[in-house]
Amino acid sequence: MSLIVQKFGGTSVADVEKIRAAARKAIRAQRQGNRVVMVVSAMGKNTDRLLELAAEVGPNPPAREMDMLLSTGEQVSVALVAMAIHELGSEAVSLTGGQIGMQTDSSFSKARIRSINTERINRLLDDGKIVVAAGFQGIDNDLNITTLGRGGSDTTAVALAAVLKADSCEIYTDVDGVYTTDPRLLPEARRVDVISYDEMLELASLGASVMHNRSIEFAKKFGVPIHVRSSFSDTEGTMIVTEQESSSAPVSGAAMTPDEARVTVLGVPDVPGKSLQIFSAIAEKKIAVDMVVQNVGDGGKADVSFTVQRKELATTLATLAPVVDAIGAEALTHDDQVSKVSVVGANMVQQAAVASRMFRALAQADVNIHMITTSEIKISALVPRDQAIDALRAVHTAFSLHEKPSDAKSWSEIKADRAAGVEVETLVSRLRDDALEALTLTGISVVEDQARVTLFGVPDRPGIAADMFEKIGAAGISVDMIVQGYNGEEGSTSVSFTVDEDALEPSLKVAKQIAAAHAMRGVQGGGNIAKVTVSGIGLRSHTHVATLLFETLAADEINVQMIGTSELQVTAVIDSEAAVRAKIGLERVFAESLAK
Ligand SMILES: Nc1ncnc2c1ncn2[C@@H]1O[C@H](COP(=O)(O)OP(=O)(O)O)[C@@H](O)[C@H]1O
Ligand SMILES: N[C@@H](CC(=O)OP(=O)(O)O)C(=O)O
Repeated sequence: MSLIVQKFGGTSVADVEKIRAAARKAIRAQRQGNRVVMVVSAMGKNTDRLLELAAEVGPNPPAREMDMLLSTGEQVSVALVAMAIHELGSEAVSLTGGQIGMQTDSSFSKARIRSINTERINRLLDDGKIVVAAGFQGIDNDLNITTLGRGGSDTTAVALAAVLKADSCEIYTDVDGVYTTDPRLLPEARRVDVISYDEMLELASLGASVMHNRSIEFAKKFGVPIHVRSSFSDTEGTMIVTEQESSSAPVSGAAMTPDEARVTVLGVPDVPGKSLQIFSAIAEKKIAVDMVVQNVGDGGKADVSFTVQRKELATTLATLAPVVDAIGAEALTHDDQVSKVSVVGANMVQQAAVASRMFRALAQADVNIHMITTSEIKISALVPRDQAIDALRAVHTAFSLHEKPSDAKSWSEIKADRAAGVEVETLVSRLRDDALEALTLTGISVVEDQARVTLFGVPDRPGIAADMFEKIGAAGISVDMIVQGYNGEEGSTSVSFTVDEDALEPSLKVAKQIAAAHAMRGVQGGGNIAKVTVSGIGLRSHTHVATLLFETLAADEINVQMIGTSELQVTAVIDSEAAVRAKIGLERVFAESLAK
């Protein structure tokens, strides 16, 4: 008998009629011969209402009490769903996170799942019951109620599907699948038939709120296929699986996070270990840092910029104020009127000119780019908040995301290929016995013979990045990482990029032409650098990975020149002579997380 996990988000249980509709879907699946586990979120905007209520009581609610409060939303809806199932003539039992044995750590509001005890669920399923489990919540070792973070019911659902070895995991929501970007923001967005775990993982963490990013980590780790579909119709939705829809389209989705903040620590002494102090202080507060850019400074000083979610800005600034003094940095600045626009695509890495196409699209929309970071699978640009939608539309159009790629494959075609014997990455069953959300690394690699080029005093106005990377592309130079930071000087910024070492001379030549054409302050470049990359699952959501990387390199007196992060990889650019030492050091500190 097949086992199906069906998750219903808040919008799908917002009122009694919707609760009945959800109950009917579960009953129908059961009558078709399946064992059914439902995972249900709080009704409508109930979690937001609970948050508002807490804010009325006081500005600093204890984290434990906050989770106690927020977990009640799901408790209401699971009971109502179970009652609706009874009314419709079937049997159901509702269970809280504690009752399904959802054991987590004690990080209130961001708890990570350690284990799930499936015994009770299996017993109820054997008895012919529909199990209605509360999403988003668990209990720690001391039986305190914990929550998994906003949107966490998806993670409950996929984690349950993994441990129960479910045949399918259906995410019912108010859209009929995953789109090339949020269809509420851009009506021209296209629903995709299939999207890969890697792409969805990036999109989810870059703003595609249709899925909780940690749920995709689970799905990838345990090989759970996810079907995102509409609560309000029976049409097929989008499959999130290992495979991609197209093997040629450079970009498969775009996303925007409106509420970002940039933080810059100016004048950081450019010696190993200083950045570490900045990032470890923030990681201790479990604040996720994104778009990290360290500008190689003039005169032994560097500027370190990064972004955090706007709601984390106050804590970030308060945390950093003493650190800035302690490390002898000059000042701390921030900008909370910025948004992040990103493009994601698993095929990006094999294609030149993706970055310049994005920058040109933004320039044509007259959008100034404050910061740029790239990784093997995404490019992000920090833009003024009041232009964020225009920026998203510009990149969506530039990559023709509204049109189906000519080589797009449907889910049934992919399934047929699988049946024909295509090797698909399978789950690692030993992982089921580990702490479920533990960091899983797949490798630490070194790429040598790299070079870095930095342009200083780059005018901070629309079109400069596009012009630069088009000219570099036209010279036949293939660029790998790109970072553009903020250096605190009114009206100018710095841009660095890496190339293969044998492209250094031609790159410097073009960079000098560009610098002269735009009256930039100067160009600096050098070879003998290497990229050290840690790869795995959930590298950004496990905020300690970047810190540990910095820590290990600093302990070995290795200076980090550039850093690139994605959900799949954290890359540090360092001197070649230090590459072997760096790899050995990293293999040692990450030994436990490296998949055997
Ligand atoms: N790429 C995307 N594809 C589909 N929906 C998206 C995307 N990005 C953001 N969304 C938004 O996600 C919403 C569904 O997520 P959410 O509101 O959390 O639903 P639920 O209550 O079911 O968990 C959609 O209404 C849509 O506006
Ligand atoms: N109710 C929680 C958990 C959740 O996942 O909700 P939804 O499935 O409606 O996004 C929240 O609002 O964050």
